[in-house]
This record gives sequence, structure tokens and C-alpha cells, in this order.
Amino acid sequence: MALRIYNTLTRKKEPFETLEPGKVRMYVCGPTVYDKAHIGHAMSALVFDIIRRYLEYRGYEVKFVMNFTDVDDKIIRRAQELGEDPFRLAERYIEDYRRNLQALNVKPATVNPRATQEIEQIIAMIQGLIEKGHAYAVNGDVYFRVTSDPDYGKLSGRRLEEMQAGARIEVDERKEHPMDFALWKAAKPGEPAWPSPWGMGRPGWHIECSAMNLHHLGEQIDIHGGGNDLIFPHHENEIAQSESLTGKPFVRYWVHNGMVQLGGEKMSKSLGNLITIEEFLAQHPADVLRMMVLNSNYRSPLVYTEEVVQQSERALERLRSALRPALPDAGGAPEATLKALQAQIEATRQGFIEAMDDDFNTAGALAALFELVRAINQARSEGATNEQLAPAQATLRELTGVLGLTLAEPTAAPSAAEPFIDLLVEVRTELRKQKLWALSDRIRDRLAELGVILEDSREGTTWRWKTS
Ligand SMILES: Nc1ncnc2c1ncn2[C@@H]1O[C@H](COP(=O)(O)OP(=O)(O)OP(=O)(O)O)[C@@H](O)[C@H]1O
Ligand SMILES: [Zn+2]
Repeated sequence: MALRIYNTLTRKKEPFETLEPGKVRMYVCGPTVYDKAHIGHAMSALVFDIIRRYLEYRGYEVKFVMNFTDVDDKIIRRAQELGEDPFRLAERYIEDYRRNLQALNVKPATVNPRATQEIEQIIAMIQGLIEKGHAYAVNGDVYFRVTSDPDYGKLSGRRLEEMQAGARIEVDERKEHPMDFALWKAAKPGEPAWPSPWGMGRPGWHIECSAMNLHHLGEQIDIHGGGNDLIFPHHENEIAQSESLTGKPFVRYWVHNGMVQLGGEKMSKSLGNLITIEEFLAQHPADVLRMMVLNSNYRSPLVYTEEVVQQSERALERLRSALRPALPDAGGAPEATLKALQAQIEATRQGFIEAMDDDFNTAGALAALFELVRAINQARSEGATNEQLAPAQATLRELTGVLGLTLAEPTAAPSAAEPFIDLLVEVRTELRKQKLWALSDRIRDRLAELGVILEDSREGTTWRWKTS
């Protein structure tokens, strides 16, 4: 069996064949950095992290590029609202995003290009498009000429005539065709701008991704990813730009993740129906969010509910249960049980690969892992020793690792313990008033063992977590 991937372009699952044997060139549209990232962004990052990890497990060398859009209308507007420099604002949220991805155990990209650092490549690409008749400049703006691209609409399955008829598009005198889109935008006063052959200005969003692809991965790539909200117009326009310039098919496999929904709608900054990654991680370990993604199909919507969160927590607990050591009085499991466990190791690895090879069917892969969990727990209850359990547990760790799960034991967040520490301190103060020194000292010493340091002074007692 070989890996098959659903390709949005052809609308079917296709065998995965790379441009260069053993190597994968992969690009994923990253965030526009003007606000904190939410669970929807996290889903996209997790989906492509899982895909990348699996490709690596299957022996591919993956060059993984994810961009930051760090100049954009939304960034400029937000910066103006806050009275902050737009570059500073973008920088803050890039750092924020990186921290979030790290906390989510997402592997760092091979390259994280930023639009503002690729201006030269972007201008060169626009020039190339003008020279070939695919773009035109008007008063400092440059537009892509959609009628010059006979394929325009092939990714989203829309025809130019329908788009024009279907959408109520504002008439823009400067454009030749209402669907023509901006490659370069003339600077408005007070906005970030760079010199170009068309005057001071800044790049449009779509051209950034085409230029960064070309610069970091070349004219043709294997996988292009992003949320399915980007199919039109963003990815349609990327194809138009890249293929019009090079004359070659740009992307082998277009892969799109479904949307996280909250309250019946796409989780988004503009609707305000969001949970930030930070908020989520303050309440749950990172594995929980990853498990939510693994439990569902990456192309389907992921409806966020408390129920779904709890389901993930239970699934994780079950995986962790298999890693527990042997029973204290374990004297060895019967031969037949050990044979069955050995067979299950093989069956699980095979089931895992089969499921993942089928367009990254993570739910199927988990089902294979739960079979192994059952066999391990069975063997343990029948007296298997740690040594007898070890190979199966190692396989479980390895394969959950391919999915990016850490299976770390959840630790109570310090914040959850705080009210109880306050309560103990209050009780101890009362004991001291009654001169019950032995008891009050015992509370102090036991808390110290747990990493909580009490400090008594005339004003009362304060506490802090022991550092280091
Ligand atoms: N609710 C969501 N569910 C899944 N993926 C999402 C969601 N929202 C955004 N994404 C994906 O996250 C990546 C970064 O997105 P981007 O910064 O363009 O978000 P955005 O669309 O501006 O977010 P918002 O809609 O909240 O303003 C893209 O691949 C996008 O498709
Ligand atoms: Zn993009």
C-alpha cells in the first residue's frame, strides 16, 4: 500500500508521488499577525504538523515552509487603533505565534519567511508577470489580469463568468476586469511602504505566498496547505500568479483543513467567537487539542464543544493507561498472552500505516493504537512483567510520537492549587494564635516539601512557589 492524498484540485484521492524521490517540498499558509492566535489557527498548524511528521516517519525528507504575513490592511488598521508601530505589532504577534506553536509541540518549520523580508523577490515576480502580459500597472497599483489566464478558477471550480455574475462587485474604474486582483498597492500616507518601479507601495497578500514559494521551494512544489477558507480567492490567485509566470504546474497536491466552528460558525477574529490558544492551554495540556484534531477528519469541520474536549481527555487517559508499569506482584504472563501481545504490536503498526496512508486517517490510526492499549492492559492484568510489557509500550510511544502526542501526565496547574494553599495558610494562622506550634510547623514543613515556601512576618504570612 502506498500513501494516497486527497487533492482539492482534482477532488479525489491520488497516490503520492514526489517531484524528487524521497523529498517533499511543502508550503503552508501561515497567519496574518495582528492578534492572538485562536484554536482555529491551532487546528491548521496541528493538521500540517501531523502530516509532516507522518511523511518523515515514512522516510521522506521534508522541507517545510510556513510564512508570516507581517504587512497587511488588518495589521495597519490595528496598529493605528493601538497607536503602535505596525512592524512592532507584527513582531509581537509573530513571537506570540511561535510560543503557541512550541507549546502545542508543533515542530518548527524549516523556514519561516516573512513578507516584509521578501520585497525584492515579490517585485521581481510582479515585473515578470507584467512583462509576460499577465499584469498591468495603474497609478502606482499593479493588478493581475485574470482574463490572461485560461485556467483561472480551476482550484475552486468557479468560472470567471459565474464569478462576475454571482458576486456584487464594486466597479473599479482602474481595473480591466472586476476579478482582477492587486499584486502591488500604492502607498497611502502614513502606511509602511517600499520603493518599487511603480512608486512607493506594498505587496498584495496573494503575491507574497507565490513569491515565497518560488524563493524557498522553487517553481514546483509537492504539497501546498492551508485552511479551506483560503481556496478562493487566495489559493486560486496563487496558482494564477505562479503558473502564469513559470508556465509549469505549481503544486502537486492541494491539501486543505476544515474549519473549527464555535456556536455554529467558523471560529474567527472578525466574528469574535474565539478561544485563544493561550486560554485553552491555561486549562488543558497541549495533547488535548491535538487529540481533538486526531479524533476527527482533518478535512471536516471540527465543532468545538466541552463534550469534545472531554472525549479527548478520556482518549488520552486511555492511551496513558497502557504506559503504567507492571503490577507489584507480577510474576510473568502466560505464553499465549505474550504471543498475542507480540502479534498485536505487528497488527497495530500495520493498521496505523494503512490508516495514515489513506489520506491521513488519524481516527483510524488511533483505533489501531487502542487495540494495542487493550492488549498491553490485558497482559499486565495477567501478570506481565515490565520487561514483557516494554516492547509493546515502546511501540505505543513511538507511534503516538509520530502523531505528535507527548502523553505527559497532566500536572495540576499552579492556579488550581492556589485557593487550597491560601486555605492552609489561613488555618495555620489560626493554629499559631492558639499556640499549637507543632501542628503549625507541620503544615509549614509539608508545604515546603510540595514546593511552597511560607514567610511569616508581623503583617501575617505570605507564600510563594519555590523557584528552581
Ligand atoms: N476557524 C478556523 N479553523 C481552521 N483553520 C483556520 C480557522 N481560521 C483560520 N484558519 C487557518 O489558519 C491559517 C492562518 O490564517 P489567517 O491568519 O489567514 O487567519 P484568518 O482567516 O485571518 O483568521 P480569522 O478568520 O480569525 O481572521 C490559515 O491556513 C487559515 O485557513
Ligand atoms: Zn498563502
